[in-house]
Amino acid sequence: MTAVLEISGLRKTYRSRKGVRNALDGFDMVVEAGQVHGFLGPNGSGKTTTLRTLLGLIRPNDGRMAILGQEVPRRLPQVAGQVGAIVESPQFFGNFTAKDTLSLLADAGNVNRSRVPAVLDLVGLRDRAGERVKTYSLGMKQRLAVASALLKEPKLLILDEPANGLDPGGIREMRTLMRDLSASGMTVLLSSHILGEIQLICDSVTIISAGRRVTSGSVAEVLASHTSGAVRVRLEQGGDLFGAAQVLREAGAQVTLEADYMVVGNASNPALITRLLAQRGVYVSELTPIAADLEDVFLELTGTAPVEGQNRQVDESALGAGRNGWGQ
Ligand SMILES: Nc1ncnc2c1ncn2[C@@H]1O[C@H](COP(=O)(O)OP(=O)(O)OP(=O)(O)O)[C@@H](O)[C@H]1O
Repeated sequence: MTAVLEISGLRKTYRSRKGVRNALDGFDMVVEAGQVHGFLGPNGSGKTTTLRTLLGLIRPNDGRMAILGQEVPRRLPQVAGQVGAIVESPQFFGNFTAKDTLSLLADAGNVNRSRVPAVLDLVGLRDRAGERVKTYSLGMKQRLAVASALLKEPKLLILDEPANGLDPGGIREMRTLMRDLSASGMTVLLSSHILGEIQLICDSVTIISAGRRVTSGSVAEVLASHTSGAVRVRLEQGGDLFGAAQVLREAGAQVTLEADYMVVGNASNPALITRLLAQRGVYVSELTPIAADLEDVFLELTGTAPVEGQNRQVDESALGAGRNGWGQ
């Protein structure tokens, strides 16, 4: 595979009256061609700074970046025509139709107007293209924004929180759109707080925390390298589930009772569960690790619960607040 985007050792320091803040502290990222790549991190971890630096809107203090094999920002003019980006929500004139809006943007970007119906088709707005933008739903406005970024037929599309504020229907439309764009050969870099969506849409991910990469790889690899730390425990027929839960809780386990099994949340030593229960004459018939999802991985690596739809919530990410295993 060929890398469409490569970042290594990126540093960005902001200075304010309160002192110096390392927004990016030697950050690395690689996005391979044809992938939908998720870019995840807690609020204030450096995602927007990375994307703005990549697009030449901010000057980094150090590091190397390349888009489509061209060093940026030095050779950004050579690749700019092949990159579409929505990093801040674009503002549209409410009284313009989608068709007028895109025609105007096509003219401004030296793109042939014949591209307008094609992008309207791509984002599923063709039937509503003659209506004024102020009558559009948020989801339609987001799709119009994506359409504007597609005018140049980019090879790389960069989207910062494209599903922000959308309802489940809008999120589903955005998911289909991302998949269609990827199927057409485009590489998509997607920053989002909606981890379930990232898990569904993306081929690969990079997780950033406090300005550094904490993990990256295909979604399957990242999930496989982490366990949720929880196990499902079933007892042999007739076993006293409630009593067994009590025994484990007294030993410090976090236990959630379900109808015919229990989940032990912090089971770093599953053998201890069987031993403790067997000592009381209770026997386990099933003890299964529960697979991690992206949210578990995110929480474990960043110590921060993701907050959907909240872009600028806090400045500092809480590092080092990982899970405490029970029975280690
Ligand atoms: N113009 C600025 N001046 C000073 N500090 C800044 C500036 N822009 C960003 N920062 C700080 O840099 C750090 C990284 O911010 P950034 O916006 O890149 O994070 P983010 O991951 O995009 O967050 P979010 O998910 O909330 O959008 C934060 O601590 C933020 O407060």
